[in-house]
Amino acid sequence: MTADPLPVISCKGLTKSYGRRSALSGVDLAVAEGDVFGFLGPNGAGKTTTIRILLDLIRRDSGDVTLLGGDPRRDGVRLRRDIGYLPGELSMTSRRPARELLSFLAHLRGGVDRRAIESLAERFALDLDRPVRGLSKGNKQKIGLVQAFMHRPRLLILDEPTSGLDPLLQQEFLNLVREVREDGRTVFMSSHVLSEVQDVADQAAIIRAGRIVALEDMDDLRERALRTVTMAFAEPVDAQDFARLDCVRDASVEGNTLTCTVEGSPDALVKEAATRTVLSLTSEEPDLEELFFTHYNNGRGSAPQEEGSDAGA
Ligand SMILES: Nc1ncnc2c1ncn2[C@@H]1O[C@H](COP(=O)(O)OP(=O)(O)OP(=O)(O)O)[C@@H](O)[C@H]1O
Repeated sequence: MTADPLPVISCKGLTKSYGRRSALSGVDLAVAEGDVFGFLGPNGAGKTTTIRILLDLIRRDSGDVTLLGGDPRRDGVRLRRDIGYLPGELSMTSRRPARELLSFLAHLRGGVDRRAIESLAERFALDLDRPVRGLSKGNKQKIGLVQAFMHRPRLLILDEPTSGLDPLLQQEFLNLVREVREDGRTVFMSSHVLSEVQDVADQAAIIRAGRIVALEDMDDLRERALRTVTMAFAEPVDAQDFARLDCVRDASVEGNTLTCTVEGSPDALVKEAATRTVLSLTSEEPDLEELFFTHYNNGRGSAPQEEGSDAGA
């Protein structure tokens, strides 16, 4: 048996205050190599503060941080080469075209194949020849993403990466994240809502008021998820034939149509259905967001009671 490899990101007991305002009160995180990790939380929860501490852009008050086996304070030069970082707030005021800005950043990272920049720009429909200054928020975000991905870093730390992207580009971004994961590289990304990361994440954590209040393995969550399945058959069916299956709940039949709820793998249901002629099948995607929050609100997590709720997380 081999020991688990060291996490790519490890924080223990991270605290940070801005003056008398506490932003982080003991954050623990461990992100495994090759994982996509969703870091979720409402506005002001501490996501950006955590990310900035990871990258040594601000100093923690206490706690330990290890990144790619190094110390962000001591090994900054090496880590910057191995990490792609997208800040939450991009300040880009240059009159020069995006191409020049990206070439400059590529140079700082020891050189990047020009084709990598061109190909990323094409995927994000980014015009490299327009001056950066006049670009929209979404277009600036695209530059931010290109510079984070272009040097094929081992670790990507992305602060609200889909902010300002239209739905098609959000999908393109998620495709890119999948490719990074297939490469065995690691992505840590923050978001307000689970739905933005659920299709690609291996793990997701929620931070609230400076504390981690939930941590979930996304495969486990999907396993537990319920989905509603409707099947129309060529001839009448008996609800009992389906209700007896372990994965099926609440089976009911109207005419030739079966409606039921499926927990976990639908394999047994599909096999039972396949002994008849199936005319149509619909399966509603499970609402993982609801499951995620129901789960930890039901006592598993120790979420501090907060006023109101913010954007789902
Ligand atoms: N430079 C600062 N000076 C004072 N307080 C700050 C500063 N930066 C953050 N804070 C406070 O620290 C807390 C955590 O903020 P942070 O930006 O880390 O949250 P966040 O989860 O990234 O929020 P958002 O989703 O809105 O970006 C908030 O209460 C915020 O007001």
